[in-house]
Amino acid sequence: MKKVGLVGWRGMVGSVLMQRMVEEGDFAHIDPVYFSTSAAGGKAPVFGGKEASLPLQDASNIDALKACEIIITCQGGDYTKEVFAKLRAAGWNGHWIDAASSLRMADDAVIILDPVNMHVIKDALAKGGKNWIGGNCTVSLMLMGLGGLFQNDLIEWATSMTYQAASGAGAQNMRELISQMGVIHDSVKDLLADPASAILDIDRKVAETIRSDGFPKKNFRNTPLAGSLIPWIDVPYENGQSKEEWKGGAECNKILGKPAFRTAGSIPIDGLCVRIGAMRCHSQALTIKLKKDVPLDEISDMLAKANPWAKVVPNDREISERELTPAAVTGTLTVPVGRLHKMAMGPEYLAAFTCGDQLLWGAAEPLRRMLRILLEA
Ligand SMILES: NC(=O)C1=CN([C@@H]2O[C@H](COP(=O)(O)OP(=O)(O)OC[C@H]3O[C@@H](n4cnc5c(N)ncnc54)[C@H](OP(=O)(O)O)[C@@H]3O)[C@@H](O)[C@H]2O)C=CC1
Ligand SMILES: N[C@@H](CC(=O)OP(=O)(O)O)C(=O)O
Repeated sequence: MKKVGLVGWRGMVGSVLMQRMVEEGDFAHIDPVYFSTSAAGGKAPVFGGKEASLPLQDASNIDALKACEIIITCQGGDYTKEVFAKLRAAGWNGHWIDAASSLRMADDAVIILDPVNMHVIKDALAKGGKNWIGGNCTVSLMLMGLGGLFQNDLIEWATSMTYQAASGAGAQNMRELISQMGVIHDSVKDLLADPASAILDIDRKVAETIRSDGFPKKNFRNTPLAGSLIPWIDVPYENGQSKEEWKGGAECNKILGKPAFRTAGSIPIDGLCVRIGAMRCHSQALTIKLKKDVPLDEISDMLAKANPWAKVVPNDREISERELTPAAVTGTLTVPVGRLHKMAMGPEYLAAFTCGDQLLWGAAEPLRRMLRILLEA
């Protein structure tokens, strides 16, 4: 049984990964070795009923890491930057599966999303590939929802306008969002309880609260999210884009095995990424320029057949309200895609809306599936 090193297993992404590995019985196929950056020597956790043979190992101990044939890390980009090069320099030739973005665009790394790019993964495996990196959550979720159009090479260009959940910014941000909601409610609860109170009084009090110095907003760079939104995600990058927006084009083309973004033969993908007050589901509204006028029923059929998780939601008000929302999707692997209709600009212009759990397909699920691909190779 292969020794599999697990780093970052108690973080938010790592916990979702452990939960999915238990659900899918992955621990029956591995000899797990748990690493820690904070509690080396402590008792290793037990997942899937499997006791680890070693106590918690030091995640910066290169010799301990070298003993693993496969390492999966959800510890974050700083950890990858600190350890990965040293491990390879020490002669480690194992498989590295990583949730962080640091290595994604490296030439010898594949961005993994096997329901969409199994051909790219197989090709790299045949050539001796060893570095397998999970994609940006928004990009992976777009490709899971719209995989059918990409597979059929129907997209000339696309814009993705996103509605991204607090979880993408981290666990502390999810907590802060809820705290913000609580503070807002507390500020007007007496007025809310009085049916005769004026709505504009409530609104004024809410605005004052959101703008006040005491409003909990440290984790969101001092910007309120509840009752508002944040039209910028990640650092400024190039061409007026934020880094999150750049990833849409750069990672999407790489995942699909296309030429590099902004070079001939790549698909132009661009848009604005916006943080909203959802917990862990990222949504996106897409404008897609198709290469030709394809009937909507054929488009729906392609999307539904692309993978078992994409689910076409009819462009109907009640069904969309029920099935195409973060509240409906959270905690599930289903990636609904709906609001499909041809736009006023012409029959090649398609509108679509998709939503997915950014901790599942957006982070943990591609990693555990890559582990299984390696174990079965
Ligand atoms: N959040 C997201 O949406 C996504 C994140 N990623 C990547 O995954 C990385 C990890 O993200 P995320 O899981 O959100 O990070 P977390 O902050 O939840 O966890 C990272 C590490 O922090 C340490 N830690 C310290 N205190 C605690 C605590 N109270 N509870 C749990 N862990 C604690 C743990 O390391 P130790 O056990 O060694 O002390 C843990 O592995 C990111 O940096 C990013 O690169 C990728 C896709 C999406
Ligand atoms: N940046 C994403 C989350 C994330 O971790 O992305 P990446 O894996 O590309 O760093 C968000 O804020 O929603």
